[in-house]
Amino acid sequence: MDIGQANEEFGIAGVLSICAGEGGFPIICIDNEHARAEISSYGGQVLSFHPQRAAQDLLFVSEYAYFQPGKAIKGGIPVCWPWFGPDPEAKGRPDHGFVRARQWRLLGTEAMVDGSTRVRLGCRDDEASRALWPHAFALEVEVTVADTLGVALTTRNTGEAPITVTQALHSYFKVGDVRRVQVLGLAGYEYIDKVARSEPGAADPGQVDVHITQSGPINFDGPVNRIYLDTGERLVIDDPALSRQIRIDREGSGSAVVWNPWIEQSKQMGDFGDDEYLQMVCVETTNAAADAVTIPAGGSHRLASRYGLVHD
Ligand SMILES: O=P(O)(O)OC[C@H]1O[C@H](O)[C@H](O)[C@@H](O)[C@@H]1O
Repeated sequence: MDIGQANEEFGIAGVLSICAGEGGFPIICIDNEHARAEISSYGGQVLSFHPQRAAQDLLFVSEYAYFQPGKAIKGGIPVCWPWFGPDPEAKGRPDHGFVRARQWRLLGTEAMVDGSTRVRLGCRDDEASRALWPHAFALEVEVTVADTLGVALTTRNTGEAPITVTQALHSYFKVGDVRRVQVLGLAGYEYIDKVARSEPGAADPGQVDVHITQSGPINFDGPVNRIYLDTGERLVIDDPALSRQIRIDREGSGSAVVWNPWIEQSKQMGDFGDDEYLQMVCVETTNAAADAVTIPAGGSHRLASRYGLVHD
């Protein structure tokens, strides 16, 4: 992206500009009457959302995040697509699909009458994507920066056969101290526990999904990596250390992922600090596991989330 030209075409005086961020990656910076936000065209990824009246950003980005072509940026809201988690066909393709490590095209920016700002970024199939995943597609992420943050990911199947995808808005939230955090809204729902492994002696030890029913709020006192199934629309992160609650309203999603790497996994990740697990939690809006979506030729699917602070 030519930054000068992008500013001429898409800049909004006093509200939106495009600048070179870390690693030279183009960043769309928004500062409107409601909030400040930063969106990376690499990955089509929101990196920051800070309502003007909030003390802190809602989103977490690791201090050690890579801003390098070919690697995912750890933090904000990565787009995982067209698969969530490890390569479903075990062909050695990247975890969480390939669009979070690609440049997206800036399609449009708009100042809305209510003072909010809207940005659209797109990503389509090309030779490189078809080598990994042989399908035609047009993906669009629409970000609305108001006193809440709206992110909508629309998949259009531009090919001639149905496609099936799993996907995530892999939102990393900043928290004060994860050991005191509770995630609300999932009591009574079943989850696949990716930390627990089936017992030795089971038919397929370590491979069979362990299903558990959530009782009460989710607390964090060890690694958490769960796919909640048949979930409802609203989730809340209660964060007493920052004296705030973050509300997540979801559409087009029948599953949710909750992840915190805790101590050991944090040490193993090169793009994450040893102690950063205390300051973050991922609560993700997904179509994961049995919630995969099949989109007919010419059809589309919209996965969306709205994030905001709960005000008393
Ligand atoms: O490090 P990333 O590629 O961003 O993925 C981080 C995590 O994402 C999800 O929440 C998965 O459930 C985890 O298994 C994974 O470790």
